[in-house]
Amino acid sequence: MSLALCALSHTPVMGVHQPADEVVARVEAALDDARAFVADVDPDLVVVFAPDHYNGFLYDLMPSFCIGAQATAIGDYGTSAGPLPVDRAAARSLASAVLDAGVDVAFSERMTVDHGCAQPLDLLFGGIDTVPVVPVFINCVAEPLGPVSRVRLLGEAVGRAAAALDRRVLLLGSGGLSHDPPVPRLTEAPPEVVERLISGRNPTPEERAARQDRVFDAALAYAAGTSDLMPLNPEWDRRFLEVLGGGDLAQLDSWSNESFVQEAGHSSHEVRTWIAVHAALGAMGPYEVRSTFYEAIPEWIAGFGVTTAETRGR
Ligand SMILES: O=C(O)CCC(=O)/C=C/C=C(\O)C(=O)O
Ligand SMILES: [Fe+2]
Repeated sequence: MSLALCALSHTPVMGVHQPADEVVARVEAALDDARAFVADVDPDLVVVFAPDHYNGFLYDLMPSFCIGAQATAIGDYGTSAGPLPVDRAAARSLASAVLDAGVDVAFSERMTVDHGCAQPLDLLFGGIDTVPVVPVFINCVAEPLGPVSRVRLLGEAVGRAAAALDRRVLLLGSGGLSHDPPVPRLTEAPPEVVERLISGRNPTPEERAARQDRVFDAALAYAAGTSDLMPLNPEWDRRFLEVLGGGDLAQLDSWSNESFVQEAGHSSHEVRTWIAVHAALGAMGPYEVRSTFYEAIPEWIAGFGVTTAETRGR
């Protein structure tokens, strides 16, 4: 049995509008480090904690958390599409254990995932179908959100259950850090957008392209300094990474949801996936960060981080 962790930001803009070559080279080097770490871990199961951006989880029924026993990726923003090789027995076992631990996780036999789940699998494994996975959805976008303490408890419960599987498990987190890309919000959107947030599954290719172009245009304006989207907050990002590295995750329980938005933007809630993977790893004892990378990348509207960690003394 072993647990290891990799957490990384995702961005729809990667490969579309690139930052300066030296920035891309630094990101690639960090991803190379992470790939080497993952190759060394040689996981036979990846538990991937990911948000969704109104593709698989909409306001017709929005759970806080959901474990998928079967899942399909839609292939947005150039990420891989198709069925994920979900380990159904492991998914059921994790869901049962998490429920037994008192965390009311939803369970899906038809989960739809988007770039939030597919991009880190593409980046680390070269595709979404190379290693058995269990996808764990964490709502990071659709307010109202529960407190981050619940995410920590979810992570701890998954970590204990994953350790009991007697497998080499990689805990993979995808999202954030500080960023506030143009993701619609129910309380502020015009009626036609509200309707798609509630029941807009399976948009036409044209509708999908329009949504994606909106994000690409926003990234160009952001990089050009002509956007009114909120600035990235590297200071906040580094403070957050420091807390995760220190292992005392309960400190984060006092960070209110409002403070995330005010200091680091609405989509900084995606760091819930980082909290979950660190809590999962920490559930089995103290851990050590093996590598960490951070850079604020306006071209991608992203405080971009990559962290690897494993149980101390492994
Ligand atoms: O238009 C929509 O409904 C969603 C737009 C979208 O998918 C944006 C995604 C941005 C990220 O995933 C990110 O920067 O983390
Ligand atoms: Fe995202």
